Amino acid sequence: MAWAPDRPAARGPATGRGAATGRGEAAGATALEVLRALESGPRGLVEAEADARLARHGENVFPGRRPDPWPRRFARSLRDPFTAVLLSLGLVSAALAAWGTACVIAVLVTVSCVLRATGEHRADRSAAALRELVATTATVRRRPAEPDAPVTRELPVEQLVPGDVVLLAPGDLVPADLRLLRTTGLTVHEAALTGESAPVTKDTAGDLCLQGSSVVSGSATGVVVATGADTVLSGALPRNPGPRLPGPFDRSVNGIAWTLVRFMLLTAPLVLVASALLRGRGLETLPFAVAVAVGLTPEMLPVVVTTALARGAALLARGGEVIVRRLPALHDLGAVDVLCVDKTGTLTQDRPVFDRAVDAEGRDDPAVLHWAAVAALWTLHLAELPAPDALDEALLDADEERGGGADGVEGVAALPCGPGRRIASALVRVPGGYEPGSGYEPDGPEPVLPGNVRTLTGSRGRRPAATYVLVVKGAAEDVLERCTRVADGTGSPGAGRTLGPADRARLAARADALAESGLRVLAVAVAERPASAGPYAPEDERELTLAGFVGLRDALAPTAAEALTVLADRGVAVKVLTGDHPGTAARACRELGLDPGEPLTAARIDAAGDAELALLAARTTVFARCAPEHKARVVRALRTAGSTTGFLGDGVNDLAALHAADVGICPRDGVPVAREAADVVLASKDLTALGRAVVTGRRSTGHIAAYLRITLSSNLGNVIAMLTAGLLLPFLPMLPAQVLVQNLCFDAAQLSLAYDRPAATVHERPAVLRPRALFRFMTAFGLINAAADLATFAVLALTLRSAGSTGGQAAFHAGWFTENLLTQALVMLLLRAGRDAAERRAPLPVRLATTGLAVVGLLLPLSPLGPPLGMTPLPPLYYALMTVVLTLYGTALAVARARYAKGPAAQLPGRR
Ligand SMILES: Nc1ncnc2c1ncn2[C@@H]1O[C@H](COP(=O)(O)OP(=O)(O)OP(=O)(O)O)[C@@H](O)[C@H]1O
Repeated sequence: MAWAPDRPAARGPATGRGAATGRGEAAGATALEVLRALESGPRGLVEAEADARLARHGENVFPGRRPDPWPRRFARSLRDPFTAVLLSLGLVSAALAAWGTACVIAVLVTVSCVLRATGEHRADRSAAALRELVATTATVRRRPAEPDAPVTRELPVEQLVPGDVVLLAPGDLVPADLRLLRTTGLTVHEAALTGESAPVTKDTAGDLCLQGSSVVSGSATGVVVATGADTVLSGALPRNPGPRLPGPFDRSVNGIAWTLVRFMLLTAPLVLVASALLRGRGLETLPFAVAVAVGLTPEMLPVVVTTALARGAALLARGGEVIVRRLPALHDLGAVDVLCVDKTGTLTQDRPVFDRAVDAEGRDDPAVLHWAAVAALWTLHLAELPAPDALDEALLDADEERGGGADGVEGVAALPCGPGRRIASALVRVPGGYEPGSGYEPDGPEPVLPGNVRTLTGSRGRRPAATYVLVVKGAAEDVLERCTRVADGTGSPGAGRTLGPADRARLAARADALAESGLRVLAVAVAERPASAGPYAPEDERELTLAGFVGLRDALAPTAAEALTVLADRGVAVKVLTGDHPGTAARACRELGLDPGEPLTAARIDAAGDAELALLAARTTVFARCAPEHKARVVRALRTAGSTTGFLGDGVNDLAALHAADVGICPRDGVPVAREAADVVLASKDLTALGRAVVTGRRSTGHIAAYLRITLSSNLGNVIAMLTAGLLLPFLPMLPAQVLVQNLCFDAAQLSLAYDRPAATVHERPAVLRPRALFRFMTAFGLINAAADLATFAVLALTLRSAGSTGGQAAFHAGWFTENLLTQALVMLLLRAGRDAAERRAPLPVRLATTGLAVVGLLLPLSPLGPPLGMTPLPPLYYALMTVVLTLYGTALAVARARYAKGPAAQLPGRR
């Protein structure tokens, strides 16, 4: 990073901080050539010309961002593991000329692909609409008409065209490929393009700044040279898909899917071997073996997952509070058990108000505030920060109120704070010299001290020579380590003495005490510097004299305390990761009712290895003095320790942690690059909205878990029964067409589960789909279901024998079909979301769906569709005995369910 040397354009604001800073008028020859080639100029394009170029070049969107056409979507859904298995089973059936089974599978695959593609299309559309709500804008300079003065305004990035003049600031995403016209301390992050994680300096006009990079610090003006598909990043897209690390959602759902797929692939050979050994059958059993494997498939899983998540996200968006940018993140949000937040602007309002300024001895000293304000003013102007730092603003306001003012003091160079840099410096030129008789001679050995403030900033200096003063303010530790002297506080000019170890300890303790009283603390130091045109660098911030400290109060965010209570009630532990002083952070936590414990500072984080940090992080609440990489490391450590970790942050310094977290969350007014990195965007900084989003995430997970519980236990029961019947009976226990109708009816009915009411337990604990718990559940309830099926076989044997029926096959098929659909309806009602589902009345859609399922089960064999499907009506005795079986089955389900509910919550899939 280099100090920007003094430039005429940057000298403007002698009269106040609102004055224009004259960006962009200077441009190097190369830049000018580029501007000419693009038929543009430093004053920007004329609006009409920009519109014409937009029509010519098209919107500035990534080719990858365009939604896939429907056929491609359909083809993609064929790649789903369940569909792939079904398809291979279908091909095997077709090869063996088992056309019935092959047709059933073809219909199942088509229905599930159509449903999935439509569901995804709908979900994509709503996700795109949600993204639109947080659309990224770029700051452009354009002219309404040819003779008009340029106007700087925000424009959706899609509307940028080649030739547009764009202004960049910290936190901005570079919206298109730019040729830089001028820069001030610009560093950019190009990890998306080059994989290089360290920021790259771009301090030369004419440099290229590519779309996909983001501004870390400094500012710049550039002209757009390429947009949309023409950018370097777009060209690199196919080679650079940038896969995301699997999150909790991917791990859970993929884990479940692949276990089932393995199970299914094992089932078919198992059936073949069993029937060969037990009944001496050969390959003719294959269609049946395939049917058994198909019976296990939760083929609607992708549809249910997409519907449940998209519905949850739409509900949140409708409330206008939370925007979910990536659907699986909603599941992950419900699974979060640790939420890391930054302090400033999240728990506090980030509207600091000056409280006090003290000298090194702790006495009130307005001169310290004045120096801090001088540094703030010139950092604001020279660093060209479009959004002024809140601390600097507060210092200027306070100084103005107290009659301060920096008339006559001229800024020469400035180096602002940045991610990982906790000090800001300004080099100022004070016209005139020192008051005669002040006791201080500029040529003497003493540096400029705060006691000289009046002399330096007033207009009374009688000596013509200018004095250059470096003013540094920032985190107490960082400023103190750059100081060699301390003002002695007598106010006598030139006073100051060498800083000894005891002084350092005393001054650090003073800063700590101020911080622990709840103030944000900045140390202020000054030093005289020889007149030099630069270049200046951070290395020049040394051999300073400590002037004192300023303390600012930042009020707590109004809803923060309530939100922390809500999150704690929901089983989410909150941890604070801040760049601020540990004392200030701990005090804020205490005032919010959060026990800060022993804060962990960046130095301790650095000293700890990964394993140790995982242990430390799990038991620490406040992490202070964190640079961006510390925040990211803590988040990774928490994930290593087994927590599903969310991170809520709004600044450039939060970017790494947003990427590292399972779920990145950003308030809507966060910097664009943070918003773009976030999975979830909060429409306001109201943390209570997050509590509601967490519950919505858990509800969606609850719906998916309910589907899996119901479908898998029912399917497993059927598979066991089919196997048993297949080995005992001389005919197929169910015909392919019957398998198809039954599956379709059950699948359709289960879509209603997305409309189920949440269980009360949704509010209590993080919810995550846990394959192991799910398979335990599936085994227990699948066995109960199989018992009901086997009881039905007994009932059928009894009924058919007593009725003297000879058309055994069709009656058997009808009897099992009816029982299957009735037990499925029962399972849906009794194994719905939550532990106490049995006691709660199902909502209308679920009641309608289960009634429909039961009606089809009872009436289809009796209807004219019965015979073509291979079913005949059954004698009344069957229905009487079936009622007994169903009553016993329902009771067994309810009892087993209650036993599960009483056991540790960890046993229930979908709950932690
Ligand atoms: N304008 C400024 N001038 C001087 N020092 C500053 C300025 N802004 C911030 N600092 C110093 O840098 C430290 C870290 O700032 P940073 O922005 O990283 O975090 P923060 O705003 O304190 O906290 P959080 O991480 O919670 O947002 C501050 O505590 C302060 O000491």
